[in-house]
Amino acid sequence: MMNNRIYTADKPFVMVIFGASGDLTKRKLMPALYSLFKDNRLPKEFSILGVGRTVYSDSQYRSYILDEIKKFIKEEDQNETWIDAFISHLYYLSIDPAIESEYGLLSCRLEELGGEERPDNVLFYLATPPSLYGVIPLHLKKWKLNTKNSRIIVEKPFGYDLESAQKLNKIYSSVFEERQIYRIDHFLGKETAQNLLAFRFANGIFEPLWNRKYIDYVEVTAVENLGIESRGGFYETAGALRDMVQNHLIQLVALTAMEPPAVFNADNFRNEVVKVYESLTPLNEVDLNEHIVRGQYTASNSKKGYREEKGVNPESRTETYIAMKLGISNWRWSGVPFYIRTGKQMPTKVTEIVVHFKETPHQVFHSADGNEHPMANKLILRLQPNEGIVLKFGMKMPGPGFEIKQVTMDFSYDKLGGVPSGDAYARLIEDCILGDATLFTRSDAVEASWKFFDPVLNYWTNNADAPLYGYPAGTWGPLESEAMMHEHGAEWTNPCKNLTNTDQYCEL
Ligand SMILES: NC(=O)C1=CN([C@@H]2O[C@H](COP(=O)(O)OP(=O)(O)OC[C@H]3O[C@@H](n4cnc5c(N)ncnc54)[C@H](OP(=O)(O)O)[C@@H]3O)[C@@H](O)[C@H]2O)C=CC1
Ligand SMILES: O=C1O[C@H](COP(=O)(O)O)[C@@H](O)[C@H](O)[C@H]1O
Repeated sequence: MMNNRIYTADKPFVMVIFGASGDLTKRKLMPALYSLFKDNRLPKEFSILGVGRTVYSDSQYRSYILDEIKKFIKEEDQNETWIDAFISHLYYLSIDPAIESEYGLLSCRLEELGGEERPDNVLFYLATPPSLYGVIPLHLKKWKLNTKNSRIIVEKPFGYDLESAQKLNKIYSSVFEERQIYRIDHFLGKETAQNLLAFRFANGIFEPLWNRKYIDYVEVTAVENLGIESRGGFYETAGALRDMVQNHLIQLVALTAMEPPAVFNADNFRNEVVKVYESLTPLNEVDLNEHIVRGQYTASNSKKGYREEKGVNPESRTETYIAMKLGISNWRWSGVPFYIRTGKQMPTKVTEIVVHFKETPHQVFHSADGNEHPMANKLILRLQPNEGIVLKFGMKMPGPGFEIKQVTMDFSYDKLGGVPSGDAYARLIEDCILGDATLFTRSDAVEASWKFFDPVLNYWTNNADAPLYGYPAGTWGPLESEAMMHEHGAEWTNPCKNLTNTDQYCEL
């Protein structure tokens, strides 16, 4: 990966964060920057300039971040001296980023931070509501802040649908070259997502099995045990499809399904991702009706229902859960279903990919657990928590006869010293500082993904009565998502086995 990096850590560097008073900045960006600083992985000379409408002086902003950062960095990483040293690199400028004329102040502030002249090695991070994503780059251009070595990181969601994503891409390409644009998808920054590539492409033994001949179906799950917390306003305009599926989940499908790139660099890797998106089998009427299940959490025990959350319409039909069956029309994957699901307020937080291998063509043994056949092999790639890889296979039970029991062989990241404490944001910000765009989404990938999912959004818009199933907060989602799998003789790996009261599930 090092050869993909084009900037050195010696050049003075300024990072400008738009939306610096917001949730993402305090919870993710500042802790990530602190962790890079503490590990000596930031350029020697650097400044971080927060920008927002909230009025702070530099010192007020420093004390605000000082208070907040301590809540979000791990205890073992808290070190007063380092934190104080980090905070001394922070500055703040109070402007409204929506107003072009105010960028003159930004230009002056950058000049001040650069010493004699305006610095060129500048990274703009857009941590604002998405409504500003199309506005800020144009204002930067007006004030000639889009210099040759500047870069811009844009948060997700990049667009609201295909048309808006295309418009945004046009705006960005009128201001920056593609090499300067970093569309962030923090799932790709996760160590364990990257490990999926290592697992597949650094080992010879799995590749021959990694195709339609041996794989029966694949599950991709990214569920959470929290609700939408304070993000009601945002979530109402997004829903699970835009918040998780169009970006994170499809990215995991791509990592699982892609061909090995000839060389691991930004162009080759991202070419292979786009090929997967372009091979997704377009959804037809049957898929839209039967292979997509959307749900919304309802109040249960002490947990609020989605419609009771702050900032949410009490009659909202926004989905907080979605399960889908996807197909990939290419030689490797034709006929292999990919089942994906995500949801808020599930029983646990887990992100994992389960690859189900086909059964042996002829069974000569019986399963010890009463099944007619021993169960098929499964490979579980666990991205979080308990990061690791588990292979399930049949072994003979000790004693007489030939009863087969499924056993596991597992690797845990702990054995390699655990997943590094710097999280996905640290990894991605560092890559951007050094000019490596490999783990960021390219314009054609964003558009290819929206192109695939647009029919779902249109279908929901045009069919107001398309089912939206309620599921009690703290459960595994609508039962219909199980039924969808049964068509293939399959079931979700973490099914709601212990559910006794199915009356709680109803159509909304
Ligand atoms: N929070 C998270 O965990 C995640 C967030 N994201 C994305 O990151 C971006 C930022 O998220 P988050 O920090 O939660 O957002 P916030 O709602 O906290 O907004 C960030 C800041 O933007 C400024 N802002 C808000 N509305 C406007 C407006 N109308 N005009 C100008 N400035 C405005 C506010 O600062 P001020 O009032 O000072 O101008 C606010 O503090 C979003 O696009 C979100 O989708 C992505 C993944 C996770
Ligand atoms: O981007 C998002 O991701 C988080 C889940 O990310 P994770 O790294 O904690 O698994 C999700 O909660 C949020 O709604 C979404 O915007």
